[in-house]
Amino acid sequence: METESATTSATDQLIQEEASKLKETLAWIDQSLKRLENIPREFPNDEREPQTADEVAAQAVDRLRDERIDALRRSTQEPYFGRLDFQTDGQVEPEIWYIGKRGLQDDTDGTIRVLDWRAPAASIFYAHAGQDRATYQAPDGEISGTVWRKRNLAIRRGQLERVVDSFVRGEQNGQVTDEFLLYRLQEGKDNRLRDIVATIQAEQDTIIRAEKNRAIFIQGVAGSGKTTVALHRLAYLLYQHSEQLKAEKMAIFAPHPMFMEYISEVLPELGVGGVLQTTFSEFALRELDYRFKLIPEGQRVQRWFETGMDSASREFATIYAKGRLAWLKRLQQAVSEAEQMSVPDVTFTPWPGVQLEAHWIRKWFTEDYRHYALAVRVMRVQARVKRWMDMEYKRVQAEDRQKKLKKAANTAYQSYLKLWPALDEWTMYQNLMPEAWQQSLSQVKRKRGERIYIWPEDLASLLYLRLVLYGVQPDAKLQHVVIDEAQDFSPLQLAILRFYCQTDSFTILGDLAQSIYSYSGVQNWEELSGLFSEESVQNFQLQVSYRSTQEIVEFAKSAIAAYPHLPLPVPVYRSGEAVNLLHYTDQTAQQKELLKCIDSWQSEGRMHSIAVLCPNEELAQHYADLLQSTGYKATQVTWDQREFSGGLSVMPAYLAKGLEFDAVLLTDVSQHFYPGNESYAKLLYVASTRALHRLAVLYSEREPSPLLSQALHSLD
Ligand SMILES: Nc1ncnc2c1ncn2[C@@H]1O[C@H](COP(=O)(O)OP(=O)(O)OP(=O)(O)O)[C@@H](O)[C@H]1O
Repeated sequence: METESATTSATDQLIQEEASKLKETLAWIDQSLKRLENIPREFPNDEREPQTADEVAAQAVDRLRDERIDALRRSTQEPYFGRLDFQTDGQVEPEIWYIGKRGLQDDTDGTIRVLDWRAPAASIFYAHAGQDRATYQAPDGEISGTVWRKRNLAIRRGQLERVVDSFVRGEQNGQVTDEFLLYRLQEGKDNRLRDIVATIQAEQDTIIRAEKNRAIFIQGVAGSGKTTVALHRLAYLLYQHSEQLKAEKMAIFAPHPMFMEYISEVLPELGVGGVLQTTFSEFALRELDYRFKLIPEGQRVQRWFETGMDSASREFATIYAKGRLAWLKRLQQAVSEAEQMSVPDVTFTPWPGVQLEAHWIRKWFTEDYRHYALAVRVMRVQARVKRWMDMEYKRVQAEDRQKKLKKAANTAYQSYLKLWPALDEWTMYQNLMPEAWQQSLSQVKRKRGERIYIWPEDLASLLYLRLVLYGVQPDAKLQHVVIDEAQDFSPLQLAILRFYCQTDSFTILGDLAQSIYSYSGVQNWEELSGLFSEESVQNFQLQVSYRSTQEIVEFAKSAIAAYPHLPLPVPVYRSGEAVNLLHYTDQTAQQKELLKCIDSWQSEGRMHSIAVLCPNEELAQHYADLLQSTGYKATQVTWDQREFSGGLSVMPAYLAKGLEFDAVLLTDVSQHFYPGNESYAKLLYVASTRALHRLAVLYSEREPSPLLSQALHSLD
């Protein structure tokens, strides 16, 4: 065990004090668990729903107890990670608060044993920057007081591993908080993102605790914790607004399915289940009742990267245009035209002598049912016409005449319905498509009954049309939406999601320096923020990169240094090994260097996840084959992959966006694959910032990428 303190005896005392507190807490957890587990259930857990008020109440009591048991069980490994000694103004002495992932209360006497990290008072722990005085926002108003001590504790598997006092009132306090953070950052990681409750930084905490109904925009450099912060914000919102918010009504939009798996552990670790984690495509396909099927995008993405990321080319310019708000205007116009044409200008005559005039039917449509979505309106008006007809023939007295009339009337009604234009998103979409774009619609032939193939960029428009036709179904409404990698989101996609959320409650995060899909995403945040009311938008910036060592961040910075408008990362002071710049003269030499490097990382034993990032899929295949044939257990990751297994992976650099690895090796960093322009600079930046601890770059000696010039220069 390690500790930091002024003297050894003080250190020993510190450890003893905390070790015995931990022992006492674990014993209390154990006892509480035994007691709660032995209480018989009020409403036995059978398959039956509760029938009476008493049974409902009994079930609620059981559920509450189950939640307590769950919190206690989950706390046995690490009941808390922080301690704050705080004296509220007016109190005679400070209270000692232990802060943990889950709040624990002794239900026999009401004592709070562990304060939940999301509780208002815990905000002092995160926001504290060495000052004596602090305040927090309690439900009944602001509470002020004096901070006597802030202590960080590392407990693993029930064992105390480290104690660090980052602040003691009246003592000389250094930057120990940073040391504790570094200790955490240096730890090994597996193939999943983890929670950071023990070391949330003040600037991250402000975002996590921002107001509920705000549209929060976070521009954060690579590795600044954007994804992590957004997930913690969800957990915070659910805790703070448990009466109003439901996890099932919250959604995270991830850039691709593999990313969803990568982040899948964080919310359960924070005690949150049931949040919808999806991609825009998956969400839209579901909302469109799986009427459509996506054309696999892998080849097109590859074309984008191999043909110079040219957004002016016809193919990519069309995709870009289909995501803009100008296109939404065209969709809106088409809808209003469809609306004008919806009611046939024809008097309905079910049988001679009886008429329902067209202007009445139009009035029902434009006035009585105007609040309904278009297709629903049509159905309602048609049903009313039918009701009117039924009433009319009920008035006809003679029974035999009625029968004849009924038949004739039904035929007339069916013919009348045919005069109403069919409303269907796919037909409308095809009809409104400008001539020049017709080619951009799927040309895939399909068999009868097969789903319609479309490109992903057509999904937002189709979903818009569906919403206009049928409205948002009540069970699809959302209370809070998180959009990760938002720089790749189109304004149209966001505009569509806005329909699903009744409020401006969005958390939108991204990094403009990582916008490598500029044909679909945004150039600046204003393109997206304009979709919300001005008062609700709140902008945040995260500049410190926590993921990578200082050396790696400096290298990544050098790749984008020529483009001063791009936000640059500030490294957290964590020094590691120098970036390994390895030149090759030919493919054989490159392969040799690659194997040597992987070998040395694997033999270190600490590099659990290693990625070989290549310029394209073909090269990824080549290196995966090479590694496998040499006896390495390497996984090749492809565009449609849903699983992320860690270990040794090989993939095109663009697929690694959002992920992280202990060690990263970049292959083929040559003028050919990484020419000196902004798009490739961003790609190199994304690729290199995936590395936590080690980065190696294989570059062509004869034709190195111009993006390396600053890094190579510093070697001289
Ligand atoms: N306060 C913190 N304490 C400990 N680790 C942190 C903290 N903030 C971020 N990290 C770590 O930094 C890494 C990057 O976090 P995350 O993936 O959320 O960043 P990001 O900004 O979304 O990255 P990118 O844009 O590059 O994908 C993760 O390993 C995360 O655990």
